[in-house]
Amino acid sequence: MSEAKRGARFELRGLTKQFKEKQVLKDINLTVNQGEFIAIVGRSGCGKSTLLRLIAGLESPSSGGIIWGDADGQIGKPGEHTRFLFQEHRLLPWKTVLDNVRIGAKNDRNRAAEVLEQVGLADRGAEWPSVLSGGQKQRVALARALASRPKLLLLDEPLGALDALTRIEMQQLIEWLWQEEGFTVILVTHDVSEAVTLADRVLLIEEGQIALDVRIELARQRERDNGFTYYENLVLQRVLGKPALSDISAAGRKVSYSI
Ligand SMILES: Nc1ncnc2c1ncn2[C@@H]1O[C@H](COP(=O)(O)OP(=O)(O)OP(=O)(O)O)[C@@H](O)[C@H]1O
Repeated sequence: MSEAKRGARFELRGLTKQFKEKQVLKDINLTVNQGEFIAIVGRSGCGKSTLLRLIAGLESPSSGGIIWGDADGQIGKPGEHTRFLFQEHRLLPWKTVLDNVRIGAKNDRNRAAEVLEQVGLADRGAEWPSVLSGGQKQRVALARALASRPKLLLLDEPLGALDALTRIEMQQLIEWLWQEEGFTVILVTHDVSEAVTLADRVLLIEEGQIALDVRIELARQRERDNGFTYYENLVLQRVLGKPALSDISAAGRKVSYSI
């Protein structure tokens, strides 16, 4: 890790969000520890993105709040140390790859080049985003997000549009960068396998509340073995109300489950 424990620590206290008469999140209480990797799963429309937007300060809670603090005491507004990555890369097409990353690096060319190297695209800086593959564009977006050394990375289905192999490569890259840099991650995903692969804790949101908060006690880098299946089933049983299927692919690997 480049600096000791840089991740954000924060507490959600009685967080509630209502859009007109619709109550989306009800009394959410959660402590997120420094450098923790948390995955949030749940059915479409259960409020996952709303929760991320509240944490990022892009929405205001109807009631309750967030208490920010790390080992050094309180830290500032979430926007100063938080970066978002979405399913769409949101790169500027009229800027080169390096210049896109420079935006995140507060114009520091050396830092932009450094983080571009970390995502394996050191030799592509002079090119336009349009000539890159979908996975490469998402790597650039990740580099831009990490260029300012955020304490908190919010990932809203960032791998949802990628093919299966590119997705696995991106998962490995995110895990490696997280281990190297020590930032805290909140990942929203529909893919329970992805959540169990990457997260220290998997949270399931149902009816506006945290219905499940499971600590994944598996060594990294995780294999899809019996232990992995146990956690996957734990989450899926709660969502589906019955044991998950036990499909085994031709290669003997469990298939990926989405909700
Ligand atoms: N700005 C808004 N105004 C009114 N309703 C909203 C607004 N933002 C979200 N909602 C509603 O809040 C609920 C939760 O939306 P949210 O996008 O957080 O769900 P989600 O779990 O992220 O869904 P998905 O998995 O489909 O992305 C939905 O019913 C949505 O229509």
